Amino acid sequence: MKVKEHCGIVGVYADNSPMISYESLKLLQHRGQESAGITYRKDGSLVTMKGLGLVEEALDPRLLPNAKLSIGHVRYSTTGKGSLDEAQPLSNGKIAIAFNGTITNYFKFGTSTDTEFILKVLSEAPNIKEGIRRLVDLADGAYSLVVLTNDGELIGFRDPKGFRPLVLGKINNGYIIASEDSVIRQLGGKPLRDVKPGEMIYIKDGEIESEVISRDRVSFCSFEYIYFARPDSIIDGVSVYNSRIKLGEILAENHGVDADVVIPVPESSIPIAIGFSRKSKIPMEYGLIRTLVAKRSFIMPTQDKRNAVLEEKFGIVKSVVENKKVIVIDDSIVRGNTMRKIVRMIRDNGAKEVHVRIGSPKVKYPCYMGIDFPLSKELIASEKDEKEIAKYIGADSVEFLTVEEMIKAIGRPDLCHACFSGVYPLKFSYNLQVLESIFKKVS
Ligand SMILES: O=P(O)(O)OC[C@H]1O[C@H](OP(=O)(O)OP(=O)(O)O)[C@H](O)[C@@H]1O
Ligand SMILES: NC(=O)CC[C@H](N)C(=O)O
Ligand code: SF4
Ligand SMILES: [Mg+2]
Repeated sequence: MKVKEHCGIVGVYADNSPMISYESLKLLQHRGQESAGITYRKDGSLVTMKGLGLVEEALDPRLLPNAKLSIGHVRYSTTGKGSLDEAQPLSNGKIAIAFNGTITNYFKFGTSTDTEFILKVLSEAPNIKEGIRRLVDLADGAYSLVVLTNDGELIGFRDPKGFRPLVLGKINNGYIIASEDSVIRQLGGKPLRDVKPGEMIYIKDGEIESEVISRDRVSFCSFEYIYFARPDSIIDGVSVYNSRIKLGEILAENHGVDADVVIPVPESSIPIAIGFSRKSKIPMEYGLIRTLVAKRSFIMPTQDKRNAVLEEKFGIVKSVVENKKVIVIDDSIVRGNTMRKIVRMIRDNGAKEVHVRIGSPKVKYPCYMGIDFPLSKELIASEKDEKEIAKYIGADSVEFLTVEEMIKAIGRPDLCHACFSGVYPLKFSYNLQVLESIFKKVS
């Protein structure tokens, strides 16, 4: 969609911590591709390395020393410009933070990004634990955080509504806190549990403490299950892969259509298409090939870059679509760029009919809790109905899940669905037009 994703964060207390952070960031690359950074603690000082681009472009692992404590971040900006000075971790020499989410009300506090706002609140407090408490009082929105201090404290915190994931695990006889459990398992560590909404994990000198600072009604981001998170992740006990299979099954059950073949739009819709194919008994074929150079187009900051990514992203297997009635499955439609291009490719290669089925509801509203959706006027479903969308993307038909079907498929009731329903589960109330003008980016 070319929504941008969330960010990915990691914090490690273990031997060889900076290298573990580095490897974790590579495995979290799907969550942010704008910049990457690591802060480590050496001889009582915090040292930060960061750069623009993918992890391997931004950071030189040969420069990372052996140290016990570090945090890391891959960014996709939701506030500010995405420049190097804003890249994370953001450090003032005493405290460094890596943050996933969006502080919805940060603009009321006069800082230029929400990350700066968090650093300011933490720095003004007498100690880091008190800083987190003050943050919870002041902040609205989504914030999964890792914090490192020059006193050797490592903190993991998940906002009281638990919008974003955060997992605690063991690694190298120490601890790791990361955005997704799949990363911990892949590095040979052992996920222990999800950090609870409102919970602070505090690690110092190898000792670990936990305190739930505040409780609230949980509103986990449904888009993590639909698109953002890795399919091999399990979030709050719910498998992302199984959710996607179920999204596809319900899509087939309630929005089926007669056809010869089901084709997923790689990457994230593949399990949805598997579910659809199983339930509908229409064979799935891998008709669209995602080329190796492909980046996640939704995360690209400008329309030109998004188009360039799409041009080189897909190839097509003509024999799969020629003279066939084709169902194309994607996880979401945001601006409609991807689907428009794909439907044209499938028709140009001789398909008889092209029906589009989407494993999420219509995205109609922006997000202020960690995802950089475009302005509502750029969201294709904000004003168009199914027929108009089908016309725009050149399909014979298009159908989406309803919000209720999506919640049933994911299988947990405590989900945020504001971008689909317009119901924002925030702590304070806002004029949505004002929010939209504050968060709008030039794209
Ligand atoms: O309607 P649009 O604005 O074009 O956006 C929708 C597309 O963007 C996402 O894919 P993306 O390319 O970001 O990543 P993916 O390869 O992981 O699916 C999503 O999976 C859709 O395919
Ligand atoms: N995607 C994110 O989690 C972004 C974090 C933070 N709001 C930033 O702009 O850097
Ligand atoms: S508005 Fe949408 S993308 Fe944003 S947190 Fe809610 S479900 Fe996730
Ligand atoms: Mg996609």
